[in-house]
Amino acid sequence: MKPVVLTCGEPAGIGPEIAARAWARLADRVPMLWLGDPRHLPADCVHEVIDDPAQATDVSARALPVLAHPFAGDATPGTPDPRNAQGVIDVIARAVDLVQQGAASAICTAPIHKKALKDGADFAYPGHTEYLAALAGDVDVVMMLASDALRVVPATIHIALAEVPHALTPALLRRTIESTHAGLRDQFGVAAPRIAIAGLNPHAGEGGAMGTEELDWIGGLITQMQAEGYALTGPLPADTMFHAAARARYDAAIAMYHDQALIPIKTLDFDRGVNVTLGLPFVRTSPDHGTAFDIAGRGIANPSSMTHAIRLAHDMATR
Ligand SMILES: NC(=O)c1ccc[n+]([C@@H]2O[C@H](COP(=O)([O-])OP(=O)(O)OC[C@H]3O[C@@H](n4cnc5c(N)ncnc54)[C@H](O)[C@@H]3O)[C@@H](O)[C@H]2O)c1
Ligand SMILES: N[C@H](C(=O)O)[C@H](O)COP(=O)(O)O
Repeated sequence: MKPVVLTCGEPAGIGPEIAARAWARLADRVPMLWLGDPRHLPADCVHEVIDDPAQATDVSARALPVLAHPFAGDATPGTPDPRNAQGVIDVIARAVDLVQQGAASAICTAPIHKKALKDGADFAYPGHTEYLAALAGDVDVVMMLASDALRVVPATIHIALAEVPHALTPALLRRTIESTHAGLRDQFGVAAPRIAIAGLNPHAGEGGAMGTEELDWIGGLITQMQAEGYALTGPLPADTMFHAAARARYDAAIAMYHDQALIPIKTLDFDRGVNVTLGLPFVRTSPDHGTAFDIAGRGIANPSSMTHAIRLAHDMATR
């Protein structure tokens, strides 16, 4: 069985420590390998440097297999070293190569610090999602945050709130609905996906009194796609579509912007939420949190989301 490749993420963040602890929880079930500089792992991490990904499955049961990727700088918890920025980026690209060569089954990315990559290496992308889409050949992707409690997809992600109304177009929302529907069916085994769609404005525009996008085009697109066979509801007032009874009526929710999606899932299930990129030609997951510089290196970071992300990557890749 091929290993899940874990990218090291920002070495100054909690990525290395949660990877080490996630391995300890999964060693008997999920083969994995960690791609990074072994110097950045916690001192107590039981690990073994390998020189071929093929060795990972055997080693993974007794130690965290490490495929070394030397970095220029050490890892000072909470303080990213600009000399490491390019290495963080290169590790992501190398992980994609491994999965596309068939040497790994899936990718689970540890958190990156977007500003550190921009400052240190002029990283041209707002996050993993956009970078991975480019590496995969500029494919259309959506970012889903998934847990047992909720699956939610923001139609727009890493852009300023002021840019959202302009970025939201019928073509984008259609693509997001189509990708979410396909992902639920093909990656999550939902035979007849039900998708709830949030309005953009408060109270979904209140009949046009608080914005008109819902009347101008969102409602019409939903009606059109319902006629094409999609099981959609909306546009719904976002503040009443995430409580338990509302969530029981759909398999995934589509929100209009980043925080409209991520606040409910990180509130409901921060420790088990998993970031899944749908639309890539390979499986990629990530924990639902970031680099947590404020607690990095103290051994108190919760490895639960990372653990769920690795397990989901393995389960999706071996479905
Ligand atoms: N997938 C990713 O690469 C990813 C995801 C989210 C944020 N980020 C990036 O991380 C950086 C910091 O982002 P942020 O401060 O908004 O969010 P964050 O998730 O890093 O931290 C927010 C708060 O949650 C706490 N926290 C986060 N993960 C935790 C864990 N596993 N256990 C215990 N506490 C935890 C932190 O200590 C902090 O107080 C930013 O550059 C952001 O873009 C990256
Ligand atoms: N938007 C996600 C979150 O807040 O959890 C996170 O930044 C994911 O971004 P990536 O594209 O780097 O996975």
